[in-house]
Amino acid sequence: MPKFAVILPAAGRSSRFRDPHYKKPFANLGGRAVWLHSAERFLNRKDVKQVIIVVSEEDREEFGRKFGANLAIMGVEVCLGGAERTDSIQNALAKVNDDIDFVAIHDAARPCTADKLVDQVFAAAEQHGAAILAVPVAATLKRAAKGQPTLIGETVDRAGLWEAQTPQVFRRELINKAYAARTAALTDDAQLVEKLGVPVALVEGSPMNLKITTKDDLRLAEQIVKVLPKAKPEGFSHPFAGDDLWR
Ligand SMILES: Nc1ccn([C@@H]2O[C@H](COP(=O)(O)OP(=O)(O)OP(=O)(O)O)[C@@H](O)[C@H]2O)c(=O)n1
Ligand SMILES: C[C@](O)(CO)[C@H](O)COP(=O)(O)O
Repeated sequence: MPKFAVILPAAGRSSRFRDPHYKKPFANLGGRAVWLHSAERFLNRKDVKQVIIVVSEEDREEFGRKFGANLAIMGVEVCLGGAERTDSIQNALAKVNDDIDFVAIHDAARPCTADKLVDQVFAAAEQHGAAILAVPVAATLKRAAKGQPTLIGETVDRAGLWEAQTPQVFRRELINKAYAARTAALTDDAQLVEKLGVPVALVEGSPMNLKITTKDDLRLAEQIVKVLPKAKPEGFSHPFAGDDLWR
């Protein structure tokens, strides 16, 4: 069975979440922190041999204080993030064990990923070497006019357009090669592999696999987790430390 490592980037500034007290990976979602839901989608899997969560320097102490015991029980490693998402991923890649075959990178802010989607994107990565979850664009897309952000400049043809999600899954050597060639901060990891000229498979995800960016997304996620089958790891439960996690 191929061995997978999972990297959970949770070191962003959550600026669009607009909460003065805590960042979105640590928000209360149905009684547990968002990042815990995201981690639990992988902790029960027999093919996942390593899980690394990436937190910012400013969050590290509080995170360790609140979750240190549980991280130890779950065997989740903690890595320090960087200024950009790609910096955070690069730091975590350096901690991936040598016997790992594939690396799955999954936003800690995506807590509602169904197990079957993880199965499908993992299988696609095994087949193609690189695969991501994504959803076909269903809406009509408009690009704002230059210098006039609230006026339509053009309608963008949505044919063939997909909205990328995570997990984004790559053969370990491939993602390491892509990051070694990195020259800029990019918003997802597949772009780096695309730049190598390596095809990346698109696996249809779900709008329910949403990324929590704003408070409205958290409200939607609260409804989704009610219907999402639990993937709780054995012998682990972490009562949410109230909504004062980061107060
Ligand atoms: N330097 C960064 C930036 C982002 N992330 C993580 O990457 C995921 C997706 O990023 P995004 O949704 O943009 O999170 P933020 O950067 O925190 O959001 P914002 O742009 O609103 O500040 C999140 O889990 C975030 O914590 C990270 O680990 N390190
Ligand atoms: C990786 C990602 O979730 C795919 O859509 C997205 O690019 C993350 O972007 P963000 O600006 O860091 O949220």
